[in-house]
Amino acid sequence: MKIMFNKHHPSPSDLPDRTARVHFTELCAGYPGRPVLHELSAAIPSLATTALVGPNGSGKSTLLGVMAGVIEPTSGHLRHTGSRPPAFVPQRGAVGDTLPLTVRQTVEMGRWGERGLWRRLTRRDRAAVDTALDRLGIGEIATRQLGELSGGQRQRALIAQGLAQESDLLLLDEPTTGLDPEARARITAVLTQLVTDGVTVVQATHDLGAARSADACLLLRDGRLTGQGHPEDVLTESALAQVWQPA
Ligand SMILES: Nc1ncnc2c1ncn2[C@@H]1O[C@H](COP(=O)(O)OP(=O)(O)OP(=O)(O)O)[C@@H](O)[C@H]1O
Repeated sequence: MKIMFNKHHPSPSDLPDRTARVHFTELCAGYPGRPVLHELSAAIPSLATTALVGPNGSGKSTLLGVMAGVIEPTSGHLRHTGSRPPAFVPQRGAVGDTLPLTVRQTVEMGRWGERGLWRRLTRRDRAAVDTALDRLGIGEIATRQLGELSGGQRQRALIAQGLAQESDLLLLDEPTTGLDPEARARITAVLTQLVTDGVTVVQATHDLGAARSADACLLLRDGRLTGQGHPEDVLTESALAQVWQPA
């Protein structure tokens, strides 16, 4: 006989991990002669998707760059709790359209951090590349040249490159920009699934649909944080109107 327990009190293993994967306090950052982020204090929850939302120039990419370690904060504190370096998928990707690279070679570049540029890929590296290609559903176009792909296929290849790094933190700059609704939904579904597999996902986005389906959201305006929390609480009509009102 199967005995059913009515679980009023979930065990600790049932509870989502609420610790922060990245934590920053009074963080300031920018570019030479151009301060961009002003005293941001926030936490990026572990094992969740977080959307960075805000108008053009509000500092979303800069904040991703700081979390990725490619932009040094000018002041404040930034703390990572993970053991692996983050995987960063920048807006246009690190690979030019004109380079004669196949999809597979593009994804293999994700292993360079682990393997070094000139070392042969191991079986383990190839397995990581295969898994990333599979997850993004681009195994069948692995031999195609990157430059001849559609925007959605190219974007999936670049995300697969990020996945191949096997980090527990994936930072994406506008992964769904310029894609049709089906391609957007597909990428959003992949990102949601990644969280179930133990990855913390942060994406800068102008796609309010994607932002609303995230677990958490940071709303930026002019390099300042104007809201953080659950998207339902942060992306209200009035908050959005305020952030997007002309200065
Ligand atoms: N490499 C750079 N050198 C100098 N200033 C920069 C550089 N990159 C961005 N900026 C400036 O920093 C500010 C914030 O830009 P950022 O790209 O972080 O904003 P964003 O919110 O990601 O914008 P978008 O939605 O247009 O991608 C802008 O004023 C921008 O002009």
